[in-house]
Amino acid sequence: MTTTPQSIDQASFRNSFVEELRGEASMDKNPRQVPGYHYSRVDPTPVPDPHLLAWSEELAAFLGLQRPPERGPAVEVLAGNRQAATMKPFAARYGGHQFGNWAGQLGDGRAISLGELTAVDGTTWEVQLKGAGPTPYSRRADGRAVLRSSVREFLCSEAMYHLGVPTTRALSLVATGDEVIRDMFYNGNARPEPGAIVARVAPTFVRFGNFQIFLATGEMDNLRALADYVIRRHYPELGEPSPEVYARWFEEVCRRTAIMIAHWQSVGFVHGVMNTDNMSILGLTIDYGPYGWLEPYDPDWTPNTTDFGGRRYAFGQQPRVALWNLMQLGQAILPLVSGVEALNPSLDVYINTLGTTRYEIMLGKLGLTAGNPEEDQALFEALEQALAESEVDMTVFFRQLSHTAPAVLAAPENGDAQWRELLAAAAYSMAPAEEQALLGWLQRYFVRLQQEQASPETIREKMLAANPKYVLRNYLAQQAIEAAETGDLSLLSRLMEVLKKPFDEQPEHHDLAAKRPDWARDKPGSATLSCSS
Ligand SMILES: Nc1ncnc2c1ncn2[C@@H]1O[C@H](COP(=O)(O)OP(=O)(O)OP(=O)(O)O)[C@@H](O)[C@H]1O
Ligand SMILES: [Mg+2]
Repeated sequence: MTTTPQSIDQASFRNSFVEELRGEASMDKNPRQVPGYHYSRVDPTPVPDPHLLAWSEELAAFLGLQRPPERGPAVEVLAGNRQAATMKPFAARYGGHQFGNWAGQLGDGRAISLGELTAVDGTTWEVQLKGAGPTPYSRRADGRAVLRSSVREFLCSEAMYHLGVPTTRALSLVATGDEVIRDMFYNGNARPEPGAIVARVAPTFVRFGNFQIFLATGEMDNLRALADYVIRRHYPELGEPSPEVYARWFEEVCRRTAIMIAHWQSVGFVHGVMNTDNMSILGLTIDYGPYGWLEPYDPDWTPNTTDFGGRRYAFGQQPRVALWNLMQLGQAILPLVSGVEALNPSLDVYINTLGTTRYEIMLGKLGLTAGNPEEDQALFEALEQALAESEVDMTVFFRQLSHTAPAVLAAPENGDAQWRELLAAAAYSMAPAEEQALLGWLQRYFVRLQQEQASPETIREKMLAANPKYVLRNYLAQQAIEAAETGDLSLLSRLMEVLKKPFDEQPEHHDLAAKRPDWARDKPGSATLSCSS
């Protein structure tokens, strides 16, 4: 099917969530509990001067959309000032566990879904504005988002997609022309910041918390209706809902979540707020808030200042937290199946899928084909330990290894010097004992690598395709934000372009692959982030 690209204000929207589930129709934006419903119909609140800052060309083409001019009807739609004729905007009702505690009703307090577009391949995609104004779920907050957090969400969703990590997408970034008051570090220094809205895109934005709220309030019919909606539309291969199908569906959610987490761990992505309301039922990365990218490899690292006490959501905790979150989802859907025995095996599916996916990804990163799994596993764990005990940049280490390892294979006589060069390039600092430990590991790895049949050149290609050169380094996102706040969008658009091909060398952009500079080590926004957004 070929279609001529359209302007989004002319596009035809479907509204399956609104039509198939129970919604509150009042359009009332006052904050309140909304028992008995899956969603509330609500219109975005207009903003004074919407103008386009960034546009995801390739996603737009897939959705059959035309790039809009900086101002005009399409951008008004993307800011919530105007609606296409077929839209039925809504905010979804969900609950969630925040930092391990049940928080009751949360819901889309600033996200408003506009409806679904049909992509050129016939699949349907929900379009949601984040920062579109108050909804019944806004509690005491304003329903808005600042430019700083919106730039981060826009850039990172697309960067993750191009890295091959399951994620929601971002179509547009629009400035509102309005100011939003935020106390960025919760220290009494509230100040006005420019407001912005990201249009996000995913098959659905349903989260674990959308199910949990119904267990909490005992709304069993709504629980079942939501499960049926998600299964029929998003897991049709499982067949018509039944107790057995609900159990198989849970298994599939566990499997997809495991794959997502394996990818996070392999690229050094730290989500920052893995509350159950930020876990997608499709296993997509959702809610780019106080996330960060590992620079020195450190399992205890999190950028989220709100989590500095417990480090619940630190890098190394993510696999365990996802399992805990899946257990909460299992609790929520327990009434739909015959008993816990129907769900428990799926938690093992999570653990096993995580293990096998991480194993496969790690083989690729090290240029290896499967060998003795136990020995390989021991080799991988030894690397993680040696990296954790030194101050080595994760991305640079693996990327550099993709060049160095095949080079040493081709000319083993220079091995030692080349390994040392690799470490010098990747390290922020290096004590002699740390260097010894890493050199020891590299020698052990090299013995394993020599068993491979492939040529050094083939191994190099394989490793370069598995180890990105470019990730959205924390300080780069911060620099793009600071420039954008002064009206300079050049770094933002440069990052967008470069992060589309994270595995390509792109020598002219080599500076964007540099290790974190010293000044960024402790800088707020680069090294630390709060939930204020
Ligand atoms: N400025 C705001 N106005 C209204 N509600 C908000 C605001 N910021 C956060 N919330 C709500 O607080 C809850 C937790 O926020 P969290 O930071 O996880 O999500 P978020 O960043 O708003 O959005 P999402 O999860 O949709 O990406 C959610 O219910 C969210 O809608
Ligand atoms: Mg959230």
